Amino acid sequence: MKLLPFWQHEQYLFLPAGPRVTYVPPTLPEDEDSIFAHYETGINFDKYDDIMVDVSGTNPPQAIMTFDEARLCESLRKTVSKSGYVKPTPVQKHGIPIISAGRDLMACAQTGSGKTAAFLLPILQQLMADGVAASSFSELQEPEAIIVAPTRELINQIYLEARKFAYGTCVRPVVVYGGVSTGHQIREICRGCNVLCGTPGRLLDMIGRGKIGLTKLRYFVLDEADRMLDMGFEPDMRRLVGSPGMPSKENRQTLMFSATYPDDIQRMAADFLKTDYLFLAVGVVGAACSDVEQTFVQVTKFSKREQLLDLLKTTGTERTMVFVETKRQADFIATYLCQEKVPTTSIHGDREQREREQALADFRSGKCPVMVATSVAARGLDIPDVQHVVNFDLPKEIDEYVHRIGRTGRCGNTGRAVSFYDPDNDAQLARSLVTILSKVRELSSNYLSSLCPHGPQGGSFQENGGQSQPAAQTAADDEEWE
Ligand SMILES: Nc1ncnc2c1ncn2[C@@H]1O[C@H](COP(=O)(O)OP(=O)(O)OP(=O)(O)O)[C@@H](O)[C@H]1O
Repeated sequence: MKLLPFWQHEQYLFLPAGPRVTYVPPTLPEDEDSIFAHYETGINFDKYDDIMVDVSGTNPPQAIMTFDEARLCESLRKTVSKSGYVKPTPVQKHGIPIISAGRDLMACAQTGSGKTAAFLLPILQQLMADGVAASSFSELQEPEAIIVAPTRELINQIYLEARKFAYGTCVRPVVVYGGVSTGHQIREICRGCNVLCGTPGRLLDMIGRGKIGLTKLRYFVLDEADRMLDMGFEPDMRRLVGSPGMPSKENRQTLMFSATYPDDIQRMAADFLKTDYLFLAVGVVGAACSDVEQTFVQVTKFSKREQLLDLLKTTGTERTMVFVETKRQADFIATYLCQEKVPTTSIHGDREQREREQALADFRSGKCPVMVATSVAARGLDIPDVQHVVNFDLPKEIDEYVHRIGRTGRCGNTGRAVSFYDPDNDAQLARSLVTILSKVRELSSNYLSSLCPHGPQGGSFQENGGQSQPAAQTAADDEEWE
């Protein structure tokens, strides 16, 4: 029997049917002003210090209080400072020394509180200290670090952060994700690759094509780890860690970050981590960002559109993300708002990658101050000055709600989230919403408290919080993700 090379086996064939993707994203600006552009920390930045931190596991290293204590090398110290970082956030104070000590980590901290730098800085520091340098001499590149995230826009953002911190050094980050010309990405990889940022499908594709080798891998990072390990992505993650050459968990460092971790996912995540991993919880696991004021408005299915328009009239040109349930709904609402002279763009999984990136650029620049989005934009995106999040449709899952409203109120800034609550459709979420509100003491003044008079424990609402997605939901969402 003739044995097929592993990449020709069915599970490694990831090329989607359909027309060849030729999109090549615009060349990135090279000037320092663009690379280090950042928004200011907000009035509540110092309040991060009051959040309770719990590290469980044996023998955790001491937290650092300043970036000086992180003993970053000169080039990294400079890029951190040019990025406007003066003081580490709690997840950085605890996460950086844990990673630098070589420990595996599962970290949970609220949205917008600096998880990205918490893993990028110690990884880059170690690679720089070891004198790692990108080499373009090999067709096969063997990165020292791989970072995975669930959406194209998020992984690109992480890549830009890595590129920013590694600026002026020999460490070269590269990004690969779907919807972009594979040839273009292969050429980028071949120019040298130390830190590979990728969405799972494209990453596996590159490994399958023999462009990426895993034998030098030291760091394996799962951002939005609970999403990366839920039913939608778990098979890809298992395939990734089972790929030829992938160091066993004992021989690599595995790092997981998210703002939410359902219990069952926490248990399963342990499969990927060494037994002595540390669990870092900044605040209450799965809690919403305390800098976001949460309001609920009772609506009926047919009154939502007008209520959205009324709301947007009061917020004017302030940057607002409007979340809806389906891609069709996203197109429909965006068109409606444009007709009503509200400059609006939209992002969802049916749009071409070129359109998705343009939508994000128009929203970032303020050309379109309103962006209608599906769950594809719920996690991780860090867009300056988003003052509002509107849940036009509430999500089915409470963790999704926490991530969505976390697109505002970032880095110590305050933000507002308004959710349309349709009792005919959203009752199954009421109890978990009440729990979330009670954790940030927003319950007493809130309309939802009247729906759940006995608080998070009592009442007759169906609980749906703290669970991973049911299979049907995951399957439906998958088109939305990479
Ligand atoms: N120590 C710091 N000082 C100033 N700004 C910081 C600091 N750490 C992070 N930031 C900035 O705060 C913003 C939010 O950080 P980041 O995107 O890493 O949050 P996150 O915790 O990963 O959020 P999410 O859960 O939504 O993914 C970014 O613009 C980042 O550059």
